[in-house]
Amino acid sequence: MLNFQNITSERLGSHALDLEGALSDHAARLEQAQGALLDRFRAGGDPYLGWMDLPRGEVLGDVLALRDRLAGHYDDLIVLGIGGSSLGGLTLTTALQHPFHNSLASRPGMRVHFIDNVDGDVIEGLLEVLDARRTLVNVISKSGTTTETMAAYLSCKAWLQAQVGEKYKAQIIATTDPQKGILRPLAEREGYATLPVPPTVGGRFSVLSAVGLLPAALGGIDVEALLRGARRAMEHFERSAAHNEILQSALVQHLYGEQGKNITVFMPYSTRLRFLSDWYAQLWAESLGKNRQRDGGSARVGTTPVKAVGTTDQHSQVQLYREGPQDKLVVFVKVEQADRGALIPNAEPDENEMNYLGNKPYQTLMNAELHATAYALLDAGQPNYTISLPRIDAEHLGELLQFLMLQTAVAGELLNINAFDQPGVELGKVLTYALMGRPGFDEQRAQLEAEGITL
Ligand SMILES: O=P(O)(O)OC[C@H]1O[C@H](O)[C@H](O)[C@@H](O)[C@@H]1O
Repeated sequence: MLNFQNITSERLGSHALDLEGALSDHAARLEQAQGALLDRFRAGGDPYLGWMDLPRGEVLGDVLALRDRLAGHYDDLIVLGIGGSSLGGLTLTTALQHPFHNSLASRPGMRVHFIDNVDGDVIEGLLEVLDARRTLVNVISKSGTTTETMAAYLSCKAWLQAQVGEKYKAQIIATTDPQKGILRPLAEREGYATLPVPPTVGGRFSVLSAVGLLPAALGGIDVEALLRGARRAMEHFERSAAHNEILQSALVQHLYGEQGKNITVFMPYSTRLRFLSDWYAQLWAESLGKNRQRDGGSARVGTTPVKAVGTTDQHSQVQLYREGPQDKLVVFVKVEQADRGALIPNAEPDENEMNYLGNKPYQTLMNAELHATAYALLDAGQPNYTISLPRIDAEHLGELLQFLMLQTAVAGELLNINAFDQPGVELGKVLTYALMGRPGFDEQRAQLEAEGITL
């Protein structure tokens, strides 16, 4: 079970947020936000809330059937995707697979590689070292049109065709919209196995759809446990505000945002959760960074997420947080128990200044540094709160992911915006098409050239 701890202190002075007081002042608003989301979800057919139904695992049977058919026949999986089509799977496999296993024998699943950029050196470098006969490719795109993903698809398809001939069709799986986009008809024409990205599930909310579940399942992760944990977060979300840490943490984020804490630092104290920060940055930025049009006026809203990892980024970012502008809220993620219980060895006699570390669990040091940093930031007037999870396993990670998606949705309600669209990303795509000479974008290309912007 996750728990949320809002550490506050008189050292925050006027910034201090008394959670009890805030909850009593804002309970009605919070429960209105909760009710609005639950009512829309329960009514069914909402164009944006399909992600709240994912913990039920409607696609699980198809994912497991594909895994069972393919497992053992392949050693490597290349996932082609970007944004929400990549970050969820990357978070799951980094957190839940063995961090360094290379030998197949000691690993239940495939090695999973992510191509999430048009970096030709990386794409060709990966293809150079993999055995095409033993490699699967999962091309993932909700829209089925994303330039970066489709370019990488063309490279992987050509590579497979050159190495395995017509068998390439059995080694490519497409995860995409059931009807729309280029990828769906292409996959059907080629005879690829396909899985759906439900139209009512946005990319940044799709980690518990086939988008994240298939790479995780092929990587040997217990996807049923992932969904079990996500269901626990959904049950948690039904509680009243006084017992609902999803609502409470959304309120803390909202109120500090209103105080002018315009930066949200997301800092899990775990190397295995480092890509959770990347996933959260997209979830938070794309959901809440909006130009709100209300009552004839407009307002640009949303706090800026900063990706961080503890303890590592104590040594890169904390100087700014301690002495720089007091415009930050830091969200820590604490892992109570490590998987292995690794101990720091005792120091040698001539290393006695390190005796204080001897024979202590690494996790004790990790969490001592989290608490030390949390209080050092409070001392600097930077508020923070901590989400704790008992350990990093599929069930608790599934719960945390759904917790953060629900928290973001509530934050969107409190900001009175649509947290589920991303109109702001379209212009960049159109201008890319123009610069790359895609037919139908000549006017935009001329506009760019008039501005002196050419390739
Ligand atoms: O899954 P796709 O349709 O390929 O989209 C991949 C990503 O790119 C889009 O531009 C959006 O900003 C993201 O929300 C999305 O996750």
